Amino acid sequence: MALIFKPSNNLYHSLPRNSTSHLLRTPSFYTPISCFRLPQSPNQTQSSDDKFIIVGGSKLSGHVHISGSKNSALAVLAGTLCCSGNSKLHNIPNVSDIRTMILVLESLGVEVDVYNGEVTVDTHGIRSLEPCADAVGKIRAGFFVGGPLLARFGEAMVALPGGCDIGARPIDIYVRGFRALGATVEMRQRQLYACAKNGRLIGGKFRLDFPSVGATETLMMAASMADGVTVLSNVAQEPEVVDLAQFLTHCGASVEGAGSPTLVINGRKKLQGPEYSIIPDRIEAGTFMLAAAITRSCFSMSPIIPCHLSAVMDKLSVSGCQIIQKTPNTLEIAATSKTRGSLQGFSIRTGPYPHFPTDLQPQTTVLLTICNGSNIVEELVFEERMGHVRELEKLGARIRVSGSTALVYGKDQGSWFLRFQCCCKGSKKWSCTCFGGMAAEGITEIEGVTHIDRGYENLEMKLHSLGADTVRRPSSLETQL
Ligand SMILES: CC(=O)N[C@H]1[C@@H](OP(=O)(O)OP(=O)(O)OC[C@H]2O[C@@H](n3ccc(=O)[nH]c3=O)[C@H](O)[C@@H]2O)O[C@H](CO)[C@@H](O)[C@@H]1O
Ligand SMILES: C=C(OP(=O)(O)O)C(=O)O
Repeated sequence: MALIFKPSNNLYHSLPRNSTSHLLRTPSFYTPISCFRLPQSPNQTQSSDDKFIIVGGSKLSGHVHISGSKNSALAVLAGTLCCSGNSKLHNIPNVSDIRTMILVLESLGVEVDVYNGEVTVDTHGIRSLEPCADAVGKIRAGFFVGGPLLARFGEAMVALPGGCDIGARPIDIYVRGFRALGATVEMRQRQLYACAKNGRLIGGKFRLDFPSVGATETLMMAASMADGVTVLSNVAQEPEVVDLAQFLTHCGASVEGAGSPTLVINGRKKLQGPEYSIIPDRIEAGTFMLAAAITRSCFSMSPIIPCHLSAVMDKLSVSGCQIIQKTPNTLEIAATSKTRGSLQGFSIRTGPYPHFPTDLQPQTTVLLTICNGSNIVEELVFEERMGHVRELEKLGARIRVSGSTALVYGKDQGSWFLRFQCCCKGSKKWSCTCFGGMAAEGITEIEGVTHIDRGYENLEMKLHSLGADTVRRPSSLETQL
């Protein structure tokens, strides 16, 4: 029987947090263990100069397949470093962040075999504890490998991570966590060097001052191979954290409390590589739900885990979209103007799970420009995640930003997408300008689609299969024109 979602009373509680963070600064000498040459990207057809050309106004219909979770897959790939023997991973999305993570692993001497969404990782040949700094510097998750390397080999030397440019994104919580497990940590030539006394981390108690996803995952992996019991409190409760805990449990680790604010981890000397399947990507699914609403369309999607999307489904229901659960892992979203009239606006405030996900904030901002009313978007996770607003303004949206808060004027307040030849340089990976283009009249060109390729698998092909008039214009073609 199909289930229809009704909005729930999801009140937001303010989060305790110490915002001031710092990096360690202890310069000293260090001879790199190794930094292997990066292999070529497996996907040679995508280039950073490619453009998306979007003809606005199409209605979407049909069904879209949701890929495996990028953020889970990144953490689990780091987790394979804990394991002896092969880890066989299913449902790994083919996105450029994953390809970069594979380069991080390969730079350590790990063998990675990729075939059709399946990735086999063999760590027996690890010959370096220093992942290639170039690769780590491209993604946030590159830094996660520090936890497993330190726990399994007693030492790690990891460059400062990259990732989306949405705030300072320090690593202070990771550093304090490593120290709580008995490691000495210092900065050497802009790399973090961590070393465990006598080669072994020791279980301890540590409270994160903010429930950082990456720090929770990194410390969980480290504690899984420490001597004794570790209690981590105020941890992140995101589904990706739970997925990593399940992966580690499949490896033989003892992790209790995943999905709650406290983790109790009983360290093991040895973990064995398992066969494991990554959860569906809730951010990709949420993005498509918002795309349905933005384009006033109706289509279904699977596989998804509906409870991972409660925060966004609540808001879409308030707005007037109808969300129907067709099967346990299939949802249909209907937002057609015929059945629903105008969509009602709503306000959002991002926060750690189960609050509204920051990774869906820009796409939601687009939706609010075509809803009724003026509505508030508060970004409470990253201090600089309003960069998309400038791009949306180029498309005709009316949005007033003050610090981490945006006042978004809806359609009845003069916000509307009207431009014909809009060129959105440097659009962020979260694709929101793409959806702005779909709601716009006329043609939108989006440059810098490399950011979209980082986190979305074949976004333009998926949109095209739903009926969107969207094409990728390769940079090679651009130069011929
Ligand atoms: C690869 C991956 O999984 N990326 C996700 C992960 O990023 P990531 O793990 O980097 O995000 P965090 O949860 O760590 O960041 C949340 C906040 O904590 C701060 N912070 C974090 C660590 C630290 O040591 N000190 C500190 O102050 C950050 O600057 C930020 O303001 O969670 C974010 C929040 O859901 C998502 O947007 C990212 O898509
Ligand atoms: C912020 C993101 O990724 P990362 O943490 O890898 O920069 C994201 O995927 O939206």
